[in-house]
Amino acid sequence: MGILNVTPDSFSDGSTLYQAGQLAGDLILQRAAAMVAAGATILDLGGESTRPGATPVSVQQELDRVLPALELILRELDVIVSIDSSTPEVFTESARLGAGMLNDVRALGREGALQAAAATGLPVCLMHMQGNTPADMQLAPHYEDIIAEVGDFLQQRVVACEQVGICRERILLDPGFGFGKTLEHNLRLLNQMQRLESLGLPLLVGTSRKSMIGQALDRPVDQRLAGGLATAVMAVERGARIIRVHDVAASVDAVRMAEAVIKESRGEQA
Ligand SMILES: Cn1cnc2c(O)nc(N)nc21
Repeated sequence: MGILNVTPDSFSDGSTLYQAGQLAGDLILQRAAAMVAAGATILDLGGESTRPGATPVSVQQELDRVLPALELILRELDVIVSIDSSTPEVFTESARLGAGMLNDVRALGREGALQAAAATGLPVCLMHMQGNTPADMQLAPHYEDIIAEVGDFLQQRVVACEQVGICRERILLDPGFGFGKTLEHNLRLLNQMQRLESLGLPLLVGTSRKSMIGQALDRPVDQRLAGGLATAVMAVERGARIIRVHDVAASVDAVRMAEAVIKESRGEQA
């Protein structure tokens, strides 16, 4: 899953897709096409930054950022576009234009989000975040047993989805690295991620360029590729099925290599 932030302040996307305040359509398409050429099968399109401390945007602002980019990509490229949003109106309008899935860091927690997501008929990724928003999630993260608490939260959200008619076949789960977690929490979460397989749903993981890598390696955001690849491989070893990344080409090779080794260990053809 390639990351395509159409937000002026995305925390690591140096080539922000904004020029003088206008959405740079050509840059968006260029970046999208490059990620597809590099092997991305899904592009995750987001109009509201979810980095720690991010300020929320208005619904209209989010629509104005996401919908034009979505139309452009779907018109020019053959790729599944995931919508990184927590906003019911964005779910509805994006689905109408042909989005392929919804990716909500708030696990459909906003008012009306469950119903709107259900009505789209699209697959949904439910992610764990401790705290209500990226603005406050890093203030004082605390867990007794992080993997149990993340698992319980995700299970509760699956039940909430089933209650509005979102069947299990449409649900992906995500432990939410960096969303209300300290470095220790993130490392333990990655170590014990395999326990989430008991929920019986595909896992999506995103660690690319995140502060857990910066803190562990003392690296700035533009020097976290190697650390990110290490976490991607470990996530695949522990059951992740989709990896959400900035650096698609390198990540595809690292994940494919890991999968070749895993297949051999199962006696399968590489
Ligand atoms: C939007 N976004 C930022 N980080 C993410 C992560 O780790 N998982 C998912 N599903 N979305 C994310």
